Amino acid sequence: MTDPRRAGLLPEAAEYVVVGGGTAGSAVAARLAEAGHDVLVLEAGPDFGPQGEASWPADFVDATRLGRSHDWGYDSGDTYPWTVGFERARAIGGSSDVNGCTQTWGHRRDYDAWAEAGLTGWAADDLAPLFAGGMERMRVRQFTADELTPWQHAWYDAAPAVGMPRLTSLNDLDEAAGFAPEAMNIQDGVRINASFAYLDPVRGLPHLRIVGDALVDRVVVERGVATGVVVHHHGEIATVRAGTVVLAGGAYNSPTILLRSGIGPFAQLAPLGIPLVHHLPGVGENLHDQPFLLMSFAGSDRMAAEMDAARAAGWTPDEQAMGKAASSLETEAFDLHFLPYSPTHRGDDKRWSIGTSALLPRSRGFVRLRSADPEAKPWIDHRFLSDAEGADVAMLIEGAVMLRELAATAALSPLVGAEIHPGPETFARDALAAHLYRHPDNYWHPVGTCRMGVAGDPGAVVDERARVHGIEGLRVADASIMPRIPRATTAMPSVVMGEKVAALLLEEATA
Ligand SMILES: Cc1cc2nc3c(=O)[nH]c(=O)nc-3n(C[C@H](O)[C@H](O)[C@H](O)COP(=O)(O)OP(=O)(O)OC[C@H]3O[C@@H](n4cnc5c(N)ncnc54)[C@H](O)[C@@H]3O)c2cc1C
Repeated sequence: MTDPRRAGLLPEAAEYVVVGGGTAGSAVAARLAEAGHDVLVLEAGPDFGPQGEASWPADFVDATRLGRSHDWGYDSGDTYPWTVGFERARAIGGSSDVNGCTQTWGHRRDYDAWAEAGLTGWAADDLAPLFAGGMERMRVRQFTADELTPWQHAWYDAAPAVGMPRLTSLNDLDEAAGFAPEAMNIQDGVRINASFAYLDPVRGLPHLRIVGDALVDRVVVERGVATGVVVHHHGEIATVRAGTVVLAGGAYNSPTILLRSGIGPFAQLAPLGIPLVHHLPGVGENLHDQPFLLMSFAGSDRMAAEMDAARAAGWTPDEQAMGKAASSLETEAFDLHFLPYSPTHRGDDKRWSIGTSALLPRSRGFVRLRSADPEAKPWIDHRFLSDAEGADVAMLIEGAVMLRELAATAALSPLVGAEIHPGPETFARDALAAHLYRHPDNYWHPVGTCRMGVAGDPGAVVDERARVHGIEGLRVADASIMPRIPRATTAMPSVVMGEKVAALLLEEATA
């Protein structure tokens, strides 16, 4: 007889309900289950089962390129003259199913600054063991220079020309500028997502239940205590009771769940007919991501021949190496990334590219509800490059200037060819600035919409134990709680958000 609990049916209650089985959610759920707790994961997208199941979409498993299927379908709408995609995977494993598999940590100053703002336990030295544990669990491997494809190798070799030494790793928390092969969660060409890494080892435990296609509408709050969630599952709407609710819906969706629960700025909830449960003005605010510029080149016959030969000989992923550099605005460490990108499956003018990103953006946007319907897409406005000082655009321009300098070196120019995007018409600073304002782009690293902050901080949503201010029994554990983005890609920092919140919950459970 089929055990209804293993058949994916919705249970009535659980000690911990984790909303979202994504990057951070998988880590929280697994750590709690490993410690013997009763855990229910409610994931809006499908649960494809363990690694190796045929139901896993090919684009999620293939680590040579970014995945695209099972997306929430968010974008910038008509905010800009062109549409910026805000891709987020809707499936067990979350955005770790589709991402570029680059695992970076940032710099010591990123996390020490959180601790200096009163967030005890979040300094770099506190988090370093969790980063190390996350890397091991996600099966991250440091690539070596001799594994780089010719396109990646060319930039890595040339990097010292613009003051970036060649490094063996990007993840020394004290290191500043440098170019290095990436550390990546890829094994035998397979993207090791958070579901494979964290959930698979605990799937057999009777006290862990994972329910896919379970869209959480809102948290039920009774007399200031979260007691469960309302979930849409196969056409039914049900309430599941919870000892503790942990939201892990990611930076776009955790705030929308809070808002639909009546937790957020009163003025936004009233027009949507959502009864106020707790006025918390910071919910959905402080949205930020690192603005990005993709630069493309004409390439060369030699580079094409070398890449074709590399492809014929084996495996040629789109991304593999990365540079860190400092703009003139940065005094502590670095604030720019350089990301060579060579999609071998594309024949278009993006074939030979390198991106630069401004890692410490000052612009802040927001996520707001358009409707109380949980399937309605939220209003997402990053307000890219909107900071009053113009620092974000200045950082990005300096990144582009450094890359142009590098592309013009004797070693690189015969290989990469002429710049075709954004092209010679943007060689003047003002023209490039105008281009960037017209065509803002993101690095797929939204954070900050349920930001951590101490009691009394008016914009804070959760405290340093990830407890939602003013509500008992409710935590948030994902990229949304980062107060300011680390100068990193955000997958491993998101894993660490999950690991840290699990550690806090376990500490309290045994106290
Ligand atoms: C295309 C792309 C490329 C990227 N490349 C890289 C990279 O190379 N390196 C890197 O470090 N970072 C990269 N990132 C960013 C990184 O993947 C994210 O920062 C990280 O995965 C965020 O983790 P999270 O747990 O906050 O959210 P997610 O992993 O997105 O998890 C959120 C989960 O919650 C579920 N959910 C949401 N709402 C609900 C609801 N109402 N009910 C139930 N479930 C819900 C979602 O379906 C999802 O499974 C990339 C991201 C994208 C999209």
